[in-house]
Order: sequence, then C-alpha cells, then structure tokens
Amino acid sequence: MTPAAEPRSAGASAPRDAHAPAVRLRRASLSFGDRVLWSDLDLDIRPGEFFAVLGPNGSGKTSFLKTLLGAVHLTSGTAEIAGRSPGRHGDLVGYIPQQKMFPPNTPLRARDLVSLGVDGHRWGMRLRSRAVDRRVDELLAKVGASDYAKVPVGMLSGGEQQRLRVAQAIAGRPRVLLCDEPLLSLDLNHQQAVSGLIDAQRREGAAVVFVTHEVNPVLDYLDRVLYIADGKFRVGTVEEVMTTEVLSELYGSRVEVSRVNGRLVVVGLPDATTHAHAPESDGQEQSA
Ligand SMILES: Nc1ncnc2c1ncn2[C@@H]1O[C@H](COP(=O)(O)OP(=O)(O)OP(=O)(O)O)[C@@H](O)[C@H]1O
Repeated sequence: MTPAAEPRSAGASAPRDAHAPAVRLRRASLSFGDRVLWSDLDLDIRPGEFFAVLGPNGSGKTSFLKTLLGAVHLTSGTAEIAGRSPGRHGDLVGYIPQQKMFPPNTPLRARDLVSLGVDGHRWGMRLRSRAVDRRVDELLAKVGASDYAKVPVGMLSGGEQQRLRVAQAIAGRPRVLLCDEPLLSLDLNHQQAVSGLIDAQRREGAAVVFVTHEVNPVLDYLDRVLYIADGKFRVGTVEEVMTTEVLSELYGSRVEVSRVNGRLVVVGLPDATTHAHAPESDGQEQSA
C-alpha cells in the first residue's frame, strides 16, 4: 500500500510511513447525546511535535485522547494514530493515564510496574527474561528511578510514581505518546522533571499529545495547542490561540490573557470553568 502523499486524504488504513502524520483527524466530531464536544476537526500532528490539548473542565480533553485510543468512537469523521485505526496501534502508542496514587499495600515493586510495559515476546523464549530485565533497568535509569527500583510502588511519592508511569508508557518506544494530565498534583520540581522526560521522547521523534489544564509548566515545550471550550475549538501556536480575542470568542464572554514574567495569566473565565488546581498553579489565575 502506498503512503498517503496527499495530506487531505483520509486513507482508511494508512501504512506505517515514517513521514505520515502521527495523528490524523478528518472532519472529526464527537457528541454525547445533545452535547457537542467538537465538530469538523481537521488535524495532523507531526512526528516530533509537542501538542497540548487545553480547555476547561468537561470540555472534552480526555474524550479527545479516548478517541485516539479507540476507547470512544467519533460521532462522525475519521481518526488515525501512528498510521492505524484507533485501538489497533499496539505499542506504537504509549499512554500515561490520569494519575491516581497506588494504594500503600499494592503488591508491585517499581521495576515490576515498568516491566508491565515491556513486551517480553519480542526477544523470543530464550532471551526473554534477561532482555526484559535489561530493558527495565534502562527505562528506570532513563526516568531517574533506579534508586527505588525495588521499593513497593505504594510507598513512593506522587512524583516518583509518575516517573514510573512515564517509563512504562515509553517502554515500547512509541511513535505517539498520549498523556492525560501527567502533572496533576505534582510539585513544581516534579512537574519540571516529568515534563522534561516526556519532551525527551519528543526529541527522539515521538509525537506528544499532552492534555492539561495548566499550560505554563509546558509552555517552553509546546509546538501547538488545541483549545476546546463550549463545543468550539481552535488549533495553532500558543501565540495564535492564547489571546484575549480567541479565548473571548471561544467562551463567548470577555477573557483577558496576558504574559507575566513569561507565564500566561488568564483572567475572567466563566465560573463553571474554574479549575480546582488553579491556586497551586504558582501565580496564574487560570492557565487554560
Ligand atoms: N461515555 C460518555 N457518555 C456520556 N457523556 C460523557 C462520556 N464521556 C464523557 N462524557 C461527558 O463529556 C464531557 C467531556 O468529558 P471529558 O472527560 O472529556 O472532559 P475533560 O475536558 O477531560 O474534563 P476534566 O478537565 O474535568 O477532566 C463531560 O461533560 C462528560 O460528562
């Protein structure tokens, strides 16, 4: 099968072409009953692109990721991820789910958790366990978790647990890394460490799709954003989308966006969109 050379064509089963978009949506719409989350979304996310999905509570950010994972079906239009239909991507796609702390008595050590992301079958029977061990060690080192490899996961801090989730998600060297609020409830140091680890994957060529309420911790990494609000959306660079004009239009009311010490401050979001994490967000009224 030939690669889709025409960017606007939505081939049903695109090949694993290194130049193909990592994510491709054509006229994609998602509704639940009468509630339209977005409609007619055309989008290509490139390999090596850091792409954020922003918007208030309930706007459809997680649902966006779920359509790419194949867990939720588009109401209309088409989606491809890593050249495949959603849900058929195997380890071409890595996923960091929204963070929940592991209970203290979880019977898994850090390295056991990471090994769940490593597919032992690819090395064949004879080499399997040694190769898996080596790969797990490599991943633990990569995310700076070697020191607590043998500690039960429930004893680790939120930031330490999140490093392991990153290691698990990148174990298969995915072409697309889907991240659902990976910085939630992390302190500033861990936010920086975890977003740096995710960006390292992007530098190795993966596309990163990063759902977040708070744009500031990843501002320096972002290539483009998709901002969803009230059934509408806008795609573009931060400079194009995070403006008083664009956000006011999306929300249908006056919203002020300004830069303070390099950070984006958004003032005047409708009450219903106020996010519980805003007070922890180091000075920003509301990020996104
Ligand atoms: N399977 C479903 N059936 C019906 N409604 C759903 C379903 N999944 C999500 N929704 C609704 O769609 C809307 C968007 O949900 P989603 O979780 O995608 O929002 P979000 O932007 O990720 O929100 P948050 O920032 O609060 O995590 C919500 O109103 C939610 O209740």
